[in-house]
Amino acid sequence: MTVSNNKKKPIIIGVTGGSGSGKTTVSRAIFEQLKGHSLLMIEEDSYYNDQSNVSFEERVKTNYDHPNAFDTDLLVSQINELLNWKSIEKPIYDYKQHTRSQETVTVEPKEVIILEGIMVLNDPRLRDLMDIKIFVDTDDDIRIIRRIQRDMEERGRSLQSVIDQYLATVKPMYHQFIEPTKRYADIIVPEGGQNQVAIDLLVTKVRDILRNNKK
Ligand SMILES: Nc1ncnc2c1ncn2[C@@H]1O[C@H](COP(=O)(O)OP(=O)(O)O)[C@@H](O)[C@H]1O
Ligand SMILES: Nc1ccn([C@@H]2O[C@H](COP(=O)(O)O)[C@@H](O)[C@H]2O)c(=O)n1
Repeated sequence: MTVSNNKKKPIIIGVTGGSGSGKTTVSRAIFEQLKGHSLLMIEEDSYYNDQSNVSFEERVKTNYDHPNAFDTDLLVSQINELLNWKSIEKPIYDYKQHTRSQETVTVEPKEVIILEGIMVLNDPRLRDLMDIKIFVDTDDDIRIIRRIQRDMEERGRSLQSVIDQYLATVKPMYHQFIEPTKRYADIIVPEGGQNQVAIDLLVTKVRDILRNNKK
């Protein structure tokens, strides 16, 4: 497919899985191995709804594992802009404040776009834009252990708040909205970032598409 200015359509790789499954680790591994190509990584988390007009006490209660927590319309429209080789103003998300920052970051279009997040295979508009769809599959017990460590170290959470949130929303929403999207995946990667064979296969496939795009 070609786009308006005769350049080839950028390749979109969607990477999903539960929280703590290793989506970011897999995406970074693909990114590292493709260095030298023109690459870009977009985190769906940047598109959590702006809640600056909601009190902090209310923001804490938001269900962040429901599709409605995201501004998917904005994500779809910005991915389309990138596909048309236009730059975007990507939102910046603050997990400690549970809302977007006032600032945005300018992101230039690239040949390969890795789109990573818990709901990226949930919306058909996003799925339809993807060339490769990946589901990172990691057991619930491993994911909650990783999440406790990460949320306490990086996202300013207490152990009790991580456990409460996990039981109230993260786990049930995973089984309702995320795990079912496995059926849309081209590739299911068990154990995420340590699965070097899967990452090598994915990188080979992306190189293949890039080579064919140049013909
Ligand atoms: N295969 C793995 N083995 C051990 N730790 C891992 C593995 N993959 C990811 N991690 C760690 O688990 C945590 C969550 O991984 P991350 O890639 O951020 O998951 P996600 O983006 O799906 O939430 C990170 O601290 C990461 O370093
Ligand atoms: N204010 C917020 C926003 C999101 N979360 C949690 O983040 C998870 C998604 O990010 P991963 O990197 O883990 O995929 C999701 O499960 C939300 O519960 C949050 O806790 N607070």
